[in-house]
Amino acid sequence: MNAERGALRALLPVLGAHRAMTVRTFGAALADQAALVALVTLTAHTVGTAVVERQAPGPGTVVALLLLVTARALATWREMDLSHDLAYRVLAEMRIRVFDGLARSAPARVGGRRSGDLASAALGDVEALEFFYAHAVAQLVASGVVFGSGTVALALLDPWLLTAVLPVAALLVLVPLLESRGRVARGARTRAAAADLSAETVETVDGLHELLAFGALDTRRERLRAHGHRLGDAQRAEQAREADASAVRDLLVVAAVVGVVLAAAHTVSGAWAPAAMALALGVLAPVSDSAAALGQAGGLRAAAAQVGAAVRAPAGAPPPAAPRPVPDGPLGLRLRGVRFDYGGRVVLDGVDLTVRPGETLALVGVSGAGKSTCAHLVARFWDPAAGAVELVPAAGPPIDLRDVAETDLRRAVAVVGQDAPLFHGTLADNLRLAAPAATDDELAAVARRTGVDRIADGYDTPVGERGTTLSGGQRARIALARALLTHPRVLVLDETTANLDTEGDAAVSATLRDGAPSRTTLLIAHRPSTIRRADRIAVLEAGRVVQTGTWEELTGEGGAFARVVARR
Ligand SMILES: Nc1ncnc2c1ncn2[C@@H]1O[C@H](COP(=O)(O)OP(=O)(O)OP(=O)(O)O)[C@@H](O)[C@H]1O
Repeated sequence: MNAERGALRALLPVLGAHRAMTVRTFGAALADQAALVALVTLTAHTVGTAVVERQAPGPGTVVALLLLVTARALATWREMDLSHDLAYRVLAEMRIRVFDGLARSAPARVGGRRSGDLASAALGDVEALEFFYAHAVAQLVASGVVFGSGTVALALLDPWLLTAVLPVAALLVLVPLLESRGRVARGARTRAAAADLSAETVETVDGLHELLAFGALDTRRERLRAHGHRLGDAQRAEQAREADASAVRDLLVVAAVVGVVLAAAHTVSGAWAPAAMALALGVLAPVSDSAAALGQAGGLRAAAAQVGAAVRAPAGAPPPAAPRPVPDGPLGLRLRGVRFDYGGRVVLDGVDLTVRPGETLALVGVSGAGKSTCAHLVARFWDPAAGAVELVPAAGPPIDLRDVAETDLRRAVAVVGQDAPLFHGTLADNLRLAAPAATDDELAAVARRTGVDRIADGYDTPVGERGTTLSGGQRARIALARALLTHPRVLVLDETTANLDTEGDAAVSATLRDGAPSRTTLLIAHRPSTIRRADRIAVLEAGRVVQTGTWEELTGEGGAFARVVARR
């Protein structure tokens, strides 16, 4: 709840980038509200003059009424147009800021949260704030100005009229502030239910094959139904309280108008009495609307807090203040005393590992030993808690990854997983993901080496979202080709060829080695035939490298390596 306090205010600086438009929106809102107050007041005065003084409105009054009607219509249209334009611009920017925050802190953040929950923050929570930017900010300020000027006009007619108007105005503003705690809680409940439903839906769609295969679809449908009900209940609770609050606001305004009528009956003469009543109604109506907006804004705090947290998410791997250049030529890789945890148990506890330039080193260990964690540290998804990951040039001192600019790092190092996701688009689009400038000839050469040329009829073939139309082995080949197109000097293969058959694995390994003999490769694998092809092998156990050597050396030694190989 504390994080939510001030969450809406914290997002206001986004409006700063749109200062001119914010001012224009405020101007239109002010013109809109002022024209309405003037219109109802003049109308009441005109009717009062006709009834009380039996005098038809003069041409000046008729023209003024027509002008006010036109001004009000134009101002309403302009205000709607500007406020929504402003809101959508702010939201578009906010969505990108949320995305930047997620990208900056990913995958550390993504690892801890469900992707549907993140989608909800990026889309749903930002969308919910549309109300705040489009309807609340400019209207609140405009209604304050209109109320101020209206009460001065009422005081000029008769200061006693204020005794009915001011207390009601104060109550209208106070009530939503007093019950804001409940509103914030109800809003948070709705946002949480929406995020849960979003997460469940994304997971269900992702895992449709497994749910079908294990006959778990019905159970899942019931879960989705329960989540849908929970969201419905939360939304109904918010709406019910909103209806109550609206009724209370209407009652207060009516009470103020009755008070004004009673006071005006004694002190205000002729047509000014109905005019005073209309003026009181005119100045209180925007205050009532603002009170409603204030109340609803309370319910948006949870959304604003989520968006704010995403926008301000700290970088998992902050950019270097003074980047060091990476020299040309072969690069080795070194993990020096690396310690790392994901916020709980220590996963890597002083890992020392060197891969010499041009060498292929297989990193092996039991499942959960921390091999992929090493790969992620080399990709600099995160930084180690202690120690360093370094690129080692042929000449000159090693370079800590923390000192390497993001673009230089991505040019030098490529990390390929086992099942890299593919994106909606053609095969060529997916291959060119990291190397958009790669020529058709380069594409064809890499595709030949990795066997991607046998996957589809042409590079313009759509591969479908997440590559669901392809086999695991085909996806692995595409992921590998995608990385090779960037000509990395350090290549990390994290179980990349595990989905290929033994022959395919051997063929890919051979072409990888022949294609770039100076490339340094860190190979994470379980399959003995893959491990055996490496120049050297390092064994990870209990957070440390406990053995290194060639296949022949290690098979003779026994110990951790023998245990890992025996499990295969
Ligand atoms: N994003 C994460 N958040 C929290 N813990 C994680 C995360 N990723 C991995 N871990 C934990 O860190 C440990 C090491 O995981 P890692 O994936 O590095 O092991 P691995 O040796 O690659 O295993 P495998 O051979 O099964 O792929 C495991 O206990 C795992 O549960």
